Amino acid sequence: MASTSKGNTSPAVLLLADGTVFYGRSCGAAGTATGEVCFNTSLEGYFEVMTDPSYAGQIVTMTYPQIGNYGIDLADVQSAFPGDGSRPANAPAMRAMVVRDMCPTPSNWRSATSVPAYLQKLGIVAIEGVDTRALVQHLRDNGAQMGIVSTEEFDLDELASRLAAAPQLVGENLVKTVSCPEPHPFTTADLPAAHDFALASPAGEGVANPAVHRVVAYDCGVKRGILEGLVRAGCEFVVVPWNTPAAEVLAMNPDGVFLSNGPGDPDAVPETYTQVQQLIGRVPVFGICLGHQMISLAAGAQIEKLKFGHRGGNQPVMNLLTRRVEITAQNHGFGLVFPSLGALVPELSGGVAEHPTDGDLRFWVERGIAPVVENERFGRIRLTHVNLNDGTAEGIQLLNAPCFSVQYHPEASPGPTDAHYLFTAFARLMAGEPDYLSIDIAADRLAGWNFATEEN
Ligand SMILES: NC(=O)CC[C@H](N)C(=O)O
Repeated sequence: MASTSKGNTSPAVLLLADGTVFYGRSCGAAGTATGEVCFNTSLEGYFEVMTDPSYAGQIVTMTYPQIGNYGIDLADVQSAFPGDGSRPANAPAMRAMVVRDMCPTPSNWRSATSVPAYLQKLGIVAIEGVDTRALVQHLRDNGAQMGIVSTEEFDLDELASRLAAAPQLVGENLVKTVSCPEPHPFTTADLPAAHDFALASPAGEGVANPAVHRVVAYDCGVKRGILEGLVRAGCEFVVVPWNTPAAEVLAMNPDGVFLSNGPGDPDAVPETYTQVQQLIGRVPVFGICLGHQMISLAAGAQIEKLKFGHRGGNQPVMNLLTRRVEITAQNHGFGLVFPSLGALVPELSGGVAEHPTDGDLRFWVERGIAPVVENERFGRIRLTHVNLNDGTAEGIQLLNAPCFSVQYHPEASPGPTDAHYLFTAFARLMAGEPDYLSIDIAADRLAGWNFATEEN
């Protein structure tokens, strides 16, 4: 085992379900953890990744080789979890972390603690010294799979049997483990201190526009960055638990409903998407990531498990309405099977009557068409966004109801800010503007929706 200048020689092991094994050193809490092994390619923002509740049930591998060098500022935390008996407020939901090289001695004026100290305090297992390039190539070639990380058990047969007995990610409802237990507000008062996020806004106050839209947000594990982005776009929230009945939400008479991101298999949370079925058409609805999957499932569509998912900060997406390419932050392992939404409407799909058979939606990108299908439940639905790396569906818009959704993360947190215009789009949808989604990104920025941090 390689020695380390950090003086930490406590061993750790990562075993994958297919028997592949990686040895390294412990760089978090002592213990053993199981979960789906996934990887994130962001070059920065490891703390936001660690605290994104959508990683519940997963072991997160960071491909960027050095993690922890700028420490942790708790103002960057992404979990909005209020805390309960099992987990403290805002704690990470990921099961474990895998890195090449962990820095125990951060240097940054914002930093309050180091990543290893934080992980130890919260009881999260982590392993460093792993050849993360080899691990990621293995996952890329063989697909996502379960794994087990341990700092205390090194018998591979024993680890394999514990892994075999662990709950699988597919089929498990992880949303209920990260959603808030009670409704609570989220307003401008909940924004982080101005020194952390110097904002330019049309209000010119450096904070946010005044709240003009009252929104109910389904919390399936919502990221703070999303709530903050929407507050800055003029929303104030009542955040409600994942399984709140639609009737209760409608009784609050909101201007819009937001469906959050969240962990795990979307098919395992019918309690949420059956409520969404009753909301669409009655109130403007916007969904992000799991929220997009909830709208898709509410429409009766099929969701597929991607081979290894999209997690990182440089995923190119085309908005088919504007033909602008956005570089986006993503974190998902499941995706909408677009043809399962319904048959194409040829007169609104460039005369094309059959879905492309290879499943590659770059077919529409190449033709400059945003195709429309006829959905049995909600009427016409348009494909608005396509991932240019693999041609998967990443945004839809209902044409007979005020509702749209994207599979990726406009709040970034971490990542590029190209897709921030989608927060403006939701505000425009609630204001009744028909072309709410056809926003010129550059013009939107010039109008003042610049969420850049001081560092930019
Ligand atoms: N970030 C998310 O909301 C993730 C959605 C879902 N759990 C997936 O992996 O696809």
